[in-house]
Amino acid sequence: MSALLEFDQVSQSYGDTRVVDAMSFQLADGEIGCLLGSSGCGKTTVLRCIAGFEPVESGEVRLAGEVLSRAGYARAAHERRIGMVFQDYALFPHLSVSANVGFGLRKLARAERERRVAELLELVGLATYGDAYPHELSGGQQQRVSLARALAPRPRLILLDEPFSNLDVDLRERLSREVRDILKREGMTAILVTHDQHEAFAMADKVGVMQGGRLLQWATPYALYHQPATRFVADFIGQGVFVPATIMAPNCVKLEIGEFCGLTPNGFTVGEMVDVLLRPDDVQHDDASPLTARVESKVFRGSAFHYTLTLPSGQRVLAEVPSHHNHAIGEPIGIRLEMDHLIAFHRGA
Ligand SMILES: Nc1ncnc2c1ncn2[C@@H]1O[C@H](COP(=O)(O)OP(=O)(O)OP(=O)(O)O)[C@@H](O)[C@H]1O
Repeated sequence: MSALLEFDQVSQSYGDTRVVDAMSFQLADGEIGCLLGSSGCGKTTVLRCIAGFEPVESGEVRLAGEVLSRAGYARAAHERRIGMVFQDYALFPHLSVSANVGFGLRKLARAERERRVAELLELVGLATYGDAYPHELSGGQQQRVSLARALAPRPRLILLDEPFSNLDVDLRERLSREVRDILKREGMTAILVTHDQHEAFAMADKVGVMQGGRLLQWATPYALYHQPATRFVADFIGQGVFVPATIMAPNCVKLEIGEFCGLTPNGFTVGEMVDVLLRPDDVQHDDASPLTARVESKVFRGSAFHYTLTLPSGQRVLAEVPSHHNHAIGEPIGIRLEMDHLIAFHRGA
């Protein structure tokens, strides 16, 4: 797949503060990307550079091979054919849903415009709402209108800036899956910005974890979870604890709870102390296992219990256990490790 969007070594500062620092990533045609990071890490600034609302200090933004921005040059935002969806929906309150969706289609002949508006309302599940006004719709419906409006002129790329953060948690997850389906059905390339990992994982083919204006890793959600490149990414994505271990062979480690092989040889020296990442799904409950840990606390999540367990040494680990295994606080339970990917980091790295 060839890259549609290339964000190539881009830096941007506000005054003396660099907020985007030599960042690079690419998005293929039809792919959905997500920039994930905590508040102030520079996500929105990246979107603004792509949209053309912000100049770039160095590097290049290219779309389909065409330079949109570089130092001293920026193609006007309205000429980029990039659609935007905002956190606050930004619908025109005095226009009906149909008029909002058709807003970017004023140059089309009326019949063609009406056909495209109807097609989009159908696509976002609001076929019967054309005559309604934004204030008559729920937040989730307004956001779908906003998506339909952005898609209407067939942009080359859609940017979504925290599109679900005004919605409650349940709706957020449902709508992020719906929006993904809609974008995929339209074959649309898109970038989402969020600080919510569930949203990122539900929506995106590729996720980039940002910290302080830098992109730490750009990968599939699965790879970010199972093969985090840095300790920060390991910590930021999902849950888990770092457990001390010793390198026994180039690909084997010894933990308090046994020896495990399958480590990617990664410049470790035999005998070196490392930290191994244990995710809750790496620690399986097994009554038949001779290895036990004590239940320190538990959280009921419906389909599973999220246990915090204490090993004999006092080391804590987390375990995700099907919820019919309801154990009491203080009770010892059998555990065994089941790790597909062994992730270790140098001490202090
Ligand atoms: N116009 C501006 N002038 C000066 N500083 C700015 C401006 N816009 C953003 N900043 C600063 O740049 C940094 C990055 O901001 P940005 O909005 O890109 O972050 P973000 O990751 O999107 O954060 P959030 O999730 O809170 O929106 C922040 O420290 C912010 O305070």
